[in-house]
Amino acid sequence: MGPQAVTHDDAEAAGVAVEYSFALQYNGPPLDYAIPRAVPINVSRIPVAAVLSPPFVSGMLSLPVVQPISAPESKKVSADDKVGPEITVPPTSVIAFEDVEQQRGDNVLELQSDASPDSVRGYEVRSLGGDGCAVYCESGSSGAVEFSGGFSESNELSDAVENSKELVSSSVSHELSRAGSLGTVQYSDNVDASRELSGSSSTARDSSSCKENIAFSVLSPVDWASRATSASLDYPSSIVSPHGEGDCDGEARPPVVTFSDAKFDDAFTRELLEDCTAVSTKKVPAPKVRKGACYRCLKGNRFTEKEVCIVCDTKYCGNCVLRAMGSMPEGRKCVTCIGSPIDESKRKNLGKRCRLLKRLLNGLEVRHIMKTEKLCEANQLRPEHICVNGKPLTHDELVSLHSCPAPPKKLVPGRYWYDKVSGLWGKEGQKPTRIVTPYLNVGGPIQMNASNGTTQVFINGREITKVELRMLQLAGVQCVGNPHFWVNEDGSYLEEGQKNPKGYIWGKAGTKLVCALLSLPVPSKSSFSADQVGNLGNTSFPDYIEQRIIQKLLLVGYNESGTSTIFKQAKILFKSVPFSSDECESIKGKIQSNMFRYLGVLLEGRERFEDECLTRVRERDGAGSSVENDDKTMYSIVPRLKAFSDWLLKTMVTGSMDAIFPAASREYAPLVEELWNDPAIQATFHRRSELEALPVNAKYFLERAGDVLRTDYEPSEDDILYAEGVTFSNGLGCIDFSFQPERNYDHDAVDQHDSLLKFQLIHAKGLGENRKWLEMFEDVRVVVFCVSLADYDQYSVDGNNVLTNKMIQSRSLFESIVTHPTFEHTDFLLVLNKLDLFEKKILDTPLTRCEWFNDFRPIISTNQSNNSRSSKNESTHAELGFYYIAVKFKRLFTSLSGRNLFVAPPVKGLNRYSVKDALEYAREIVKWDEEKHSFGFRLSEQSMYNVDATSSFF
Ligand SMILES: Nc1nc2c(ncn2[C@@H]2O[C@H](COP(=O)(O)OP(=O)(O)OP(=O)(O)O)[C@@H](O)[C@H]2O)c(=O)[nH]1
Ligand SMILES: [Mg+2]
Repeated sequence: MGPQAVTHDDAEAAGVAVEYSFALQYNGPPLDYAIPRAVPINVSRIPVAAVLSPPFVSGMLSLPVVQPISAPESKKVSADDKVGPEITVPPTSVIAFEDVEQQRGDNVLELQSDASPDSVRGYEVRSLGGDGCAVYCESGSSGAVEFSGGFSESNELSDAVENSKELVSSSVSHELSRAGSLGTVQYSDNVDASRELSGSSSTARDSSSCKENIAFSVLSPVDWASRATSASLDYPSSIVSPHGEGDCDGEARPPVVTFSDAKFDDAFTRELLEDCTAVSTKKVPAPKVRKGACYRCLKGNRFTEKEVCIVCDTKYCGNCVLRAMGSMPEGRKCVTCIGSPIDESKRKNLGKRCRLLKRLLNGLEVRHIMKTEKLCEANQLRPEHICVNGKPLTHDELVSLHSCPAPPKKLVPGRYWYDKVSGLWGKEGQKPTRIVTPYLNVGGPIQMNASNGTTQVFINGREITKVELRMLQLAGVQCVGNPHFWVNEDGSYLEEGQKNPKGYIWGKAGTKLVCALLSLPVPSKSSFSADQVGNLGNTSFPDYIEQRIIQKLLLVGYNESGTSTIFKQAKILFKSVPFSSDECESIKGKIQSNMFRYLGVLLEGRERFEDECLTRVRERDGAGSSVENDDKTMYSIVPRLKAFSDWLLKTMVTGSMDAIFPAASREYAPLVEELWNDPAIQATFHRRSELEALPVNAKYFLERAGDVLRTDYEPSEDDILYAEGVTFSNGLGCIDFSFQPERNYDHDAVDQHDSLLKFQLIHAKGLGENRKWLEMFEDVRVVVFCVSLADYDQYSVDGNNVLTNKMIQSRSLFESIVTHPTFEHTDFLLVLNKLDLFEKKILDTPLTRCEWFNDFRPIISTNQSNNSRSSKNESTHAELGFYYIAVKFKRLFTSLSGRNLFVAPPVKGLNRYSVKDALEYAREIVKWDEEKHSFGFRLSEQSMYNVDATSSFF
């Protein structure tokens, strides 16, 4: 029997103050509803916020605080025809989305808070038409949350609200709490925290897919206990990270695969991408706004600096970008795009070019954002977008491809072929571009027509392209009879059916150069086979990276600017044996034939000067006077020498000089010597400024005519340097070198790195005329453009047969190379050469002689200008002239490319160390570029990296 029931009335009637109640057993009729029960609380399931590690509790950050959620006291939904439903939010600022979702059909939905503007900031969520939404919080606004947009169907409204909930949750990085089933958002004033709490945006987004719970996200009563909030120590911006050590599903996350500097360029790729992204990308198209305007505030024009979302291409101005992109846990993405794959055409810009952000945030923040943009998983290349031998890759295949010692460069989504035996790798339908590590287990078997070859010559089952066939022929491989070759990773080849290798493709010294010029890959030390990959641990690190960091420098310039001289200097500087005996022999021939050419110019000049003199004498002495016997002038030579001179000039005119050479040099050496020492020739040489075809260096050789024309003559390094017209490998020379640490220099890590950095200087003559050759140099790191300072008063016939200033012709060549698509992203180094000649001529010949320099007005101190020619005066003029010309080129470069031109210290090509300085400057450019990318951002204009070498030369 249960306790007796005592009613409240009874107790009151008895005059007892009721402080308690009794439960009595119910004896009435059976009830048709369930009686409420008190359920015992399971202590282990009470939600608690996870404890954050000390650095975050140290007061440097304002941490989100979960506020108790009180039920709404009042809720008003007005269905105004024009304005739409309105929900009044009580001072506690709780918005129950569930209720909002029930409202249908109206265009504008407004959530208003009665809270005072001081205590609560508002959030505005605007649909900009279509699906594009922008989210931002208005500091000090009335606390309204406004949804507006054209919802034509009833479902769209609820979708929009759902969407907006997500937006609010992801953008409002403030104190924010969502109670799952209630969909309650509570917020309070903490605008500054929006950037600090970067993790919250990712958290909110991930909460839907991963059911990840932090204290503020959707909690399901069952699974909340098993989840823990984790804090990312990386950076203040990512205090709360949705991921723990592993995946939110409990699985370990696969390693992040990063490919940088990628290009997105061919139709195959586009097609593939479209296929691939159609399913996986939930890319929101950018809303339509006035051209150039910010997509959020709709203000500004095309000159307004903006930051672009790497997913949907939406552009935001400086006032809106932080609000629209929130804390940027995946880099520059609108909050709605977080988690979405990037627009592939933007891959090459990942972690780069963030000028606006650099103005708005501090260096550390920018660096972090750029780093995550580059490395975060959502922005990585997807394996299924890479198709190798017709088969999309799996994640593991992509990882093994990426982590092999010689991975493909600049990998972008697309279709590729891979010859697993030789390691040759290329884009489907194209010639090979790289030799990657062979025997990697990636993709399907190679197809016969993988590279679209039409040569009927096969390598490892693939019909090779014409350019490969040409390379094989130049390498001495017999290709008659449609052979099928089996080529191994080391380049050894054998014909199918044979047992022994017939030779090594890359065995010949010249083959690698041929490959470089034909843009075909050559094996590098790092092309280990897959078996060797496992042994990488035993390989010393420097050895492994050595080949990877070979940097190509392309040396070009207008005729006689000094490129050959610089190239030769580089050989002398960096090669233990600068010139092979073959090269020396051919240079010797060149020097000797040059000698006859110089002499020819002098003899021609002598005749001219002699005629001029005789004419003057005849004019002076009258027409009838006879000068038969004493028609001698200072330019006259004895008959024996005259006979030789006539023969030489005739031979040169008929172009048969080469035919009688080198016998001529032996035979006529004494005569040449005699001629040079003859007073008439010396008098002619005195007027060398009138002999255009006579190079400055002629004297150097003519003075030593006796030695140079000897049969056993061996050119010295200086002779080779001064020699004109010396080219290597038919005008295309190439040397590999590295900058060795200076003697007595402390070998720290940086120096070791310097000496490991390998360079290849490519000297290409005649590139100006042959633009299509430029495409071969797409992997060049720096274009070294050489200009002769002394050209400003020189003229030569241009391509249109017009006599044109050589500096102007140099400028035209510069323009055409700078604007060539191959060098769109390549750094340029301007080398202003022939400073010695420039110093000498600038006092006598004003720079304004060249029309491009007509505004050159140097300000020289009166002291100096009054002085006659002093070397100091010369160098001051030259210094000003040098700066002026450098700035002219810099401005031109910037106007053509929008980038910054590097200018090397002024160069005297015949001075070895001045050339070394210029090449070292090229090395610095490469190093800065590497550092910039490894930091993941471009350094600011004011940074030390922008210091121009032009500031400290003289
Ligand atoms: N005085 C002086 N002469 C130089 C300098 N640099 C090069 N020369 C000379 O200028 C001439 C042309 O130099 P090259 O190095 O052959 O010029 P290039 O650019 O190779 O010219 P091409 O191959 O003819 O297009 C040669 O006689 C060089 O010795 C320099 O700094 N000072
Ligand atoms: Mg040359």
